[in-house]
Amino acid sequence: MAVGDVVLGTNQYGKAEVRLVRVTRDTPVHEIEDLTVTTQLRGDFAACHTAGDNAHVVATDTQKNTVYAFARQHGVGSPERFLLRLARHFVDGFEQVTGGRFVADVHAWDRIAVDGQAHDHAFVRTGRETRRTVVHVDRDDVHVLSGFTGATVLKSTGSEFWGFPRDAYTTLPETKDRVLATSVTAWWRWADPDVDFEARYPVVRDLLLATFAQVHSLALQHTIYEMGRAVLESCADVAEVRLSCPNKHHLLVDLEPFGLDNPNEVFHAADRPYGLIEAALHREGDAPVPHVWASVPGFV
Ligand SMILES: O=c1[nH]c(=O)c2[nH]c(=O)[nH]c2[nH]1
Repeated sequence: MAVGDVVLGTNQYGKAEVRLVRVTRDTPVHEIEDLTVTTQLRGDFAACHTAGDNAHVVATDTQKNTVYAFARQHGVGSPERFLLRLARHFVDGFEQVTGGRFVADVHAWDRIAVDGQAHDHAFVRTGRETRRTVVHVDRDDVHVLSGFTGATVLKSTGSEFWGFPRDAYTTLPETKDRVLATSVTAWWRWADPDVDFEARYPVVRDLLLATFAQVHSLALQHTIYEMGRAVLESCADVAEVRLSCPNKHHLLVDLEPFGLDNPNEVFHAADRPYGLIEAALHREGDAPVPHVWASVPGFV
């Protein structure tokens, strides 16, 4: 069998997971920003792959150094703005770079309370959610995704699951009152990259979580659809929402062997397996941008 010529397909490269901590110390009350940043460049890098010619290669070490230098020169601010600045630097500054994918996770810190007072320069990591952002650039085509992962939420009532088909393998009882718990991973795409990200991020996050609390759930699928719908209906600057939610099953423990009833009070919080419920929502008529979502790891 003849073997055809080998063709280099899509490729990107950069520095993954640059750990950046920036302390702002203009006053005795310090501020701390803690991020993990990934830069990946796309463009004319064929010669490096096919001939080992590095003339076009902006070294990943240089990319890492740029992250640190920009944190010193410009500060961090919102992760979205920080990544947009980095993206413009590489795309505008190097002819061979036509685009890239830039990712940041934000690790949140609170001030330690001492005698009821927030300390000036001592902090404790908070575990609420990890804010994330992806900036996707293809020449002048710029898309910004914001989101978070690891927001663990639970409702102790206000959740039902019934009416599903029963076959020879179905044992799950129908329920009109169950615990609903999940760890929300949410992403949304801004319609335009010119957003006041610091103001808008908490609005979208809080709306997603408030909707989880308020919807009387008939399924986790129903809940996540309503969460996404709430955002698209009230945030004109958001074009698309994607949610990925493991169903953290809380199984009612059978206490009958001990002569006890169990009126929805004692549960086994099961670890695995778990249902994994995911959905993408956009407005009718809006063109989705699958190439941007393809750069989001581990999602539908
Ligand atoms: O909200 C749910 N959706 C499902 O699809 C499902 N399947 C299941 O066993 N329990 C649940 N709960």
